[in-house]
This record gives sequence, structure tokens and C-alpha cells, in this order.
Amino acid sequence: MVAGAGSGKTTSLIKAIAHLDETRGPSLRRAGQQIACITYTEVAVGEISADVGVSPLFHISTIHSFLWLLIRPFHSDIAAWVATRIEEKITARRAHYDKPRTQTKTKARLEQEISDLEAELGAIGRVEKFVYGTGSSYADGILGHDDILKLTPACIAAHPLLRRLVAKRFPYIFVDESQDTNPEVVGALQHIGGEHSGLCVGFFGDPMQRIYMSGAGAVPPNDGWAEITKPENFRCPTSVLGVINAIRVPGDGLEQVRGRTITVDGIEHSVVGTTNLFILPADAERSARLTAVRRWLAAETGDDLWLSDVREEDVRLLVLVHRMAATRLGFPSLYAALNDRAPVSLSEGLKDGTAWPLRPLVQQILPLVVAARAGDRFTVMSTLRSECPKLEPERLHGQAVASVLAALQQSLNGLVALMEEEPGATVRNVLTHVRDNDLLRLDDRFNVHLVAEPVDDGSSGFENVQAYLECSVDELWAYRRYYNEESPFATHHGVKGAQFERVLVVIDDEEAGFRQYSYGKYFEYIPLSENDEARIAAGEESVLDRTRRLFYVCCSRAMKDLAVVAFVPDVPAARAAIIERSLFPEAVIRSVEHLG
Ligand SMILES: Nc1ncnc2c1ncn2[C@@H]1O[C@H](COP(=O)(O)OP(=O)(O)OP(=O)(O)O)[C@@H](O)[C@H]1O
Repeated sequence: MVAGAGSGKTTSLIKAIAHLDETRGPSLRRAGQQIACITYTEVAVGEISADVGVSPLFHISTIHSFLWLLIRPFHSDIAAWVATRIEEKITARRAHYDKPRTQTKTKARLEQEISDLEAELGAIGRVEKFVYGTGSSYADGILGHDDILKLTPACIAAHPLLRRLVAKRFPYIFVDESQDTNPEVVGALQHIGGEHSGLCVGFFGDPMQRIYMSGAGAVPPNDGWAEITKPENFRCPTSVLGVINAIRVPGDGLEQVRGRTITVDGIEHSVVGTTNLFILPADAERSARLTAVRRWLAAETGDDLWLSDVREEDVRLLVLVHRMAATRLGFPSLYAALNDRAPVSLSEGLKDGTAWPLRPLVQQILPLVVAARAGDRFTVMSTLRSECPKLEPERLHGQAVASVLAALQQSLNGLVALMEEEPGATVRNVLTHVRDNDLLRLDDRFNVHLVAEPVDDGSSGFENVQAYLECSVDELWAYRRYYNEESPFATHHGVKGAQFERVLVVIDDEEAGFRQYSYGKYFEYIPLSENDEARIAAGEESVLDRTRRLFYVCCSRAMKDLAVVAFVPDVPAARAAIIERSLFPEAVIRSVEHLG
């Protein structure tokens, strides 16, 4: 199924599952078979499950857990694949080492890495069971996210038996958001579908909504497959539909019809909704201006929910990167520390609290302090029992438990006071307190940092971690609000498949800091580079294609009001360029004067 935004692809997928349940459910159950539905995020899994109902007949999961389910029993195949991967890494490092221009310092590092990898290779034979975690550690039998995406398609391609098993167990496999599914995975499913005529594979997607570089885009149908299209958009009001159709025209020309309707007294009416585009100066006033825009929208649409910061009220502010959210919510230094000139593992992990320096705070320390403050002794004790070195059975042996607990209570009180009351307390103070009091076991990587005079040991992101440790505790609390998703901010990438009554898209190239997207180039108020021009001339994918798709996804989330706020270096020039593009009617293009 290939159709535009809000056309009901996910709705059709859900109806298809319900239909199969009704018509084929009994025979599938008897044969011990399942209907598989694969989607992009855990949130989407939850939504589809809520719609179709939980039943052993359905296997609804993310792509990763589906692939892992298929491959998990094949221990020796996994081990062989992992060994090959390590050998590839060793070969790549040897090649780097042998290059004539490789420097002595780099050679020393490569030697160390090669010897670590060789040790890892030796350890694979001793792994009894592989598990799937968030980061890979082969010697411990832990495979990472990316490993699963490569491992399973490779094994499916190599083993006819595995393909037969998949087809037998899952006679129906549906993939939502297929445009962003990895091409190897799409290929593997097409391979199985091509070989087993009893298997029905369904891809539901929209190539114009591909927003990850790793996505398959359009899925070419196998021989004999049917392509289903849907011309309507049921989500967006007509004013928004006009905009998203205009955005899409230069892409693939698809124009949707209908738009959202409501039925009043048995009569169906079109919802008109609103669209507004604000072109504002990219200065230090961005946050205040954003508030002013929301005030303006509330007054203009007679809808005070535009001012709400409660997520349930269905306002979403879509930012390309999170710096603006960080500034608004109060953790700009923490954001800068782990983002600016940081290794990807830190900057990516900052988005969801999984970066290693954040993990103990996010997963243990902050929840511990919250629980202690709320008098939730159960959570406090269960956290300490599993994490506190002082409560390990070997250490407790021969000690009076009561006095150990009393000392722990004191350390915990100290931690709560530090995090709640002490003005100017820093992340470093908190971690030092935790370490000195043996409250929790800390990652070894903190060792070089938590000393009186830290010396750069060349570890990845050393400076970033140092800057992070100097951040104030207040920023940690602000950050907690953010990753717990208690604010209305989301990223342009984070809203695929979702819909909201009120959507405000923030465009701010100065914040973006990466080259994949540029709204300035897209709206033509920033010139294309020579490289961009060359790609376009060669018919290759360019920054314009990527930005167009991202903008299309963002704008097409709106069910009632869409506002776009562009912070630009030169307002008159941007205004002229944007009007020229004719994506928005000129009458809805606003400027700072409208904000009063
Ligand atoms: N046939 C229909 N009649 C009326 N409303 C529909 C119909 N199909 C879907 N909808 C509604 O339209 C909205 C969008 O549907 P859905 O999320 O399934 O679209 P989608 O194509 O998967 O969207 P996207 O690709 O933009 O994420 C939902 O509110 C859904 O309830």
C-alpha cells in the first residue's frame, strides 16, 4: 500500500488484521500460526495492539524484536556471524595500520584495538547464549541494535530452512512505515515472499515520508503483487491539505483529496483549520517569540489550549534539534556539554538518556531521590538492593545489617539534600557523593573524571564529560522533564505516524548543525553549495529532497491548526524567497509586527 499522509495506511493495516482474525483466526490458531505486524517504534506497537486487541494470534512488535525472535534460536549461526564481523573489523584496522601515512600514535591505538578484537574473537567460543541489548559487547554475548538488522537478513539470505520456518510460522507479515525500514530487511521479506506462495507480505508506506537515511523508500513489488493506493487524506483540515499538497508537488506530484471532516447533526462538514507561517529574526529572543506566537494563535483561533504545556492537550512544538527545547526547559549547558563537538554516542544518547555519563543519573540517582523524597521506601530499598555495593551478600557477611542500613540512610539523606537544597551543586558533586559513600556502582569510565585534577586520557568525549560534570543539578532536573516527555516538544523526526490537533513546526537552520537538512536552502533564502548543485544535476538525492520529506511529515501531522515559525538571518530576503515558493498563501505569512 503506497499512499500519502493521513490516508489511513495504518488504519487499513489494523482493519486487515481484524479481518484476518475474523475470517482465518480459527484455522491459524489450530495450525499454531501467527499474524506478524512490524512497526517502527514501541509507541506504535502499543497503539496498534490497543486497536486490534491483545491476542496470541497477533505478533505485533518493532522490527528489531521481530528479527531477534526469528534468529534467537540459531546460536551457532549467530556465533559464526559475530566472528566474521570481528574479523572484518580486524582486517579494516590492519589495512589502516599498513597505510604509509598512518602516524605512530594512531598505530599504537590500532595495535591496542586489534589486540582487544582478537581477545574478543577468542571469547566468542565461550559465549553460552547471545542476548540483545542496546549496545553490543560481543565477548559478553551481547548484540546491539545494528547487529540485529544485519545479522538476521544475512542468515535469512543464507539459509532456506530459516526462510521456510518464517513462512510457516507467520503466513501474514505486515510492515508499517515500510519507507523507513532497512532495505536488507525489506529484501529478506521479499525473498521469503517470493519463494513461498502461501505467504502474504504487506508493506504499508509512503516514500515521501522517508526521513531516515537508512530507509528503503519505495518498495518495488514482486511479480504478481498488487499495489494499493488511497487518494484521500482523512486527517488534515483543508487549509493544511493545501499546504502539504503544495510541498509534495515538486517531489512526486501526488495530490490528495477530501481532508478531515466532522459530522454535525448527521451532516458531514469539511474542517478548514488554520495555517500560518511566521518569519522571524534569528536572534536571542527566539524563546520569547515562540511564546508570543502561541499567544497569537490562541487569540486568532479562539483556542487557549495553544498555550498549554501539558502534553495531553495535544500541542506539539516540533524542533529540528533539541537545543531550543533545552534552552526553554532549562538545561542549555548540559545539552551543549554532551552535544557540541561530542562523539555520536553521547549526542545521540542525550536524546533519550542513554549516553553513558547520563545513565546512572537517569536510571538510578534521580529516581532514587524522587522515591526518597516521596517516602517510597519500597522503590528506595529495591534500587539499593540491586545496585548498592554495600548490600552485596559478600560485603554484608559478618556485619550488623542495622548499622549498614543506618549509614546508608545517612548517605541517602545527604544525596537528597545535595540534589534538592544545595545551591550551586554540580553533577560532579552528586557523582562524587555517590561514589564516596558507595551508594551505587558507577561506570569505570568515570574514574578518570572524578579526581582532583583530571587529565585527558584520550578517551572518547573526554572534554564533553568534563563539561557535563560541571553542570548544575538544576539542569539535571530540567533534563528529566524532557526525557520523561513531560513537555510539548518533539523533534521533526520523532513524530512519524502521529497526529495532533495543534502543530507548531520550528525552523531554525542555525540550530541544526548538520548538513542533511537545510530549510534555508529548501525555501531558497540560503544558496545551494556547489556540491548540492552537482548532486541535483546528477539526479542524486539532495538536501532539498531530504528537507522536503521532513517538512512534509511535520506539516501533515496537524488535525486542526498548523503554524510554522521560521527563524531566519535576514527577514526581508527570506520573506521574498518564501513568497516566491508559493507553498503558503501570502495572506498567512506573518512577521514580528503581528505579534504586537
Ligand atoms: N476510511 C476512513 N474514514 C475516515 N477516517 C479515516 C479513514 N481511514 C483513516 N481515517 C482517520 O484518518 C487519520 C489518519 O489515519 P492513519 O494514521 O491510518 O493514516 P496513515 O496513512 O497511516 O498516516 P501517516 O502516513 O501520515 O502516518 C486517523 O485519524 C484515522 O482515524
